[in-house]
Amino acid sequence: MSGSAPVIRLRSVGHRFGSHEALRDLDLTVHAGQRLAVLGTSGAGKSTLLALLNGSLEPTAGSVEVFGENPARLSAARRRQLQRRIGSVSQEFALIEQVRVLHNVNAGRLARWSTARALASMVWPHGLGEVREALDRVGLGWALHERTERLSGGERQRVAIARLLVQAPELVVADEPVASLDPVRAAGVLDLLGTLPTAGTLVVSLHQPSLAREHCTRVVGLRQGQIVLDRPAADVSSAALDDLYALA
Ligand SMILES: Nc1ncnc2c1ncn2[C@@H]1O[C@H](COP(=O)(O)OP(=O)(O)OP(=O)(O)O)[C@@H](O)[C@H]1O
Repeated sequence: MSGSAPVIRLRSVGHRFGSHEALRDLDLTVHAGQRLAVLGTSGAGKSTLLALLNGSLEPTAGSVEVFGENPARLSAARRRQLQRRIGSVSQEFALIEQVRVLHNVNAGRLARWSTARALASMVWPHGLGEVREALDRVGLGWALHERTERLSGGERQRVAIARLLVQAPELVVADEPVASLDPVRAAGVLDLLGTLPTAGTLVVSLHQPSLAREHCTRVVGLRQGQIVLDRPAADVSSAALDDLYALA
């Protein structure tokens, strides 16, 4: 696997918010098929790292390459093409609250559709079978015609996962995708993310090391914006985790 071209390559990456250095001197290579968990205390830089990977943020130092391309050097059109290959789940889920669930799930396909087809779909939804199947897989088959604003936080989180299933990306970048879920549903969602048929590669930030060990192949630990742990998930010891989460 390490012989294949990496899906992600970060070289000496840093990110500053004004005078605050959120990430420093990160080198990271992720190959197709890896399921990488990013762990670390609150404020360690996990969301910042994931935002660099899905192209919503540019590094202030070093270079980020995803599928061999540096998003910061691409035209807007090429960057959109690259972003279609990446499925993102954010902490806020990025759903449209006032529409029915099926439209939010169908939005996973918008990048593949013409504007006319996307607009027509708001009135006459296309591909309902695929949307229904995705909702079934996250346990929300009953919610197809519900208004999104009526769902609970955990249900919304699963709608965002269903949208990802419909998008069928090659790389999934998920920022705390199970934060509002009960333990059984959290495990189910991580199973789904790890086995998306098209997406060999997953980068997921988590607050529960046990989920990382169970559902991921590799664990990267961030502390004050630097990588202090990078090991196969099966080899991450409790002592290493205690170190990672120790109060500074
Ligand atoms: N837009 C911003 N402006 C200024 N500082 C920011 C901004 N976003 C993040 N930071 C700071 O950068 C650091 C890293 O933040 P980040 O959100 O990446 O951490 P995190 O590990 O994801 O935390 P959490 O687990 O609480 O979500 C923190 O100190 C945070 O306060």
